[in-house]
Amino acid sequence: MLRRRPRRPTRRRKSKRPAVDISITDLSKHYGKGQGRTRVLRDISLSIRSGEFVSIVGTSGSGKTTLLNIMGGLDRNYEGAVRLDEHRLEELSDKELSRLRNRKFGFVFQQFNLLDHLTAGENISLPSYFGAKPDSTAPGADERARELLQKVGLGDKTAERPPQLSGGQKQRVAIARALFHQPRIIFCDEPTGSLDRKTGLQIMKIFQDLNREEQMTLVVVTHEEHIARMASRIIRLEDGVLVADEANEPVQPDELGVLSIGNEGTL
Ligand SMILES: Nc1ncnc2c1ncn2[C@@H]1O[C@H](COP(=O)(O)OP(=O)(O)OP(=O)(O)O)[C@@H](O)[C@H]1O
Repeated sequence: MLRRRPRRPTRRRKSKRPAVDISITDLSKHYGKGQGRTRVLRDISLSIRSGEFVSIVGTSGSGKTTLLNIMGGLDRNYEGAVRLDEHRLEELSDKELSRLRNRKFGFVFQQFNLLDHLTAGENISLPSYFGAKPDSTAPGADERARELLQKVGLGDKTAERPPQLSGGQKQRVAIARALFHQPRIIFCDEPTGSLDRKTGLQIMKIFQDLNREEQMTLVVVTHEEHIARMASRIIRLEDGVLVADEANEPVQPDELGVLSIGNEGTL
């Protein structure tokens, strides 16, 4: 007779990065008051798990930026619930929300938002002077800024100022800045909107590599279909309504005709 071996107690493996789990329940958003009050997001519910690469796509005015800003804790004027881990964002004070945002989120915008009078390295290490994390003191910060520039293929541009950089290079600096505090999730609003097609794909390749190699969670708003198709999940908005939320086989830049991405970074 076969005897069953006694079961070994299963050991829970500790994951290196705690799971980010943004969940949104019945989210609506209005602008204006009285007669002029218009609803720009309607009853949106969704969750984003740790390590996902999500694009949010839709025509102009469909509510993409509004949704991203609410998820990223930049806009707290809405109805519904937004959670990150155990935190309900609407229950946090402004100070708690801004601390959470500084520690856990990175942001990349269409217009780069770099300070022209600072060098690339200084633009990246600047957040350390506001003490978002106790370990990011200024001396180590310069070294970290250099490492991050190396990572995005701009190791030789530490001392250059934004006016001396191309659009794609500026966006790489902005990505390095977003990575400075080791965020668990990066929100990007039209990160390729000011770039030509090839440069835009190079930037998306950096995001794909960050997602694949470091399991970084990424949420990218775009109105460009070919950019959206580089993510592994596509959320589609129409007039503030979530009309599709589907898994996607991510397109690689070389499939879109960009064979050499010219990224000498370590990603
Ligand atoms: N501050 C505001 N006050 C009033 N209405 C606003 C404001 N910001 C956005 N809207 C309106 O909300 C709707 C959604 O705007 P949102 O910027 O989220 O759309 P979007 O999909 O990101 O558009 P785009 O691709 O053009 O950036 C639009 O109709 C816009 O006019």
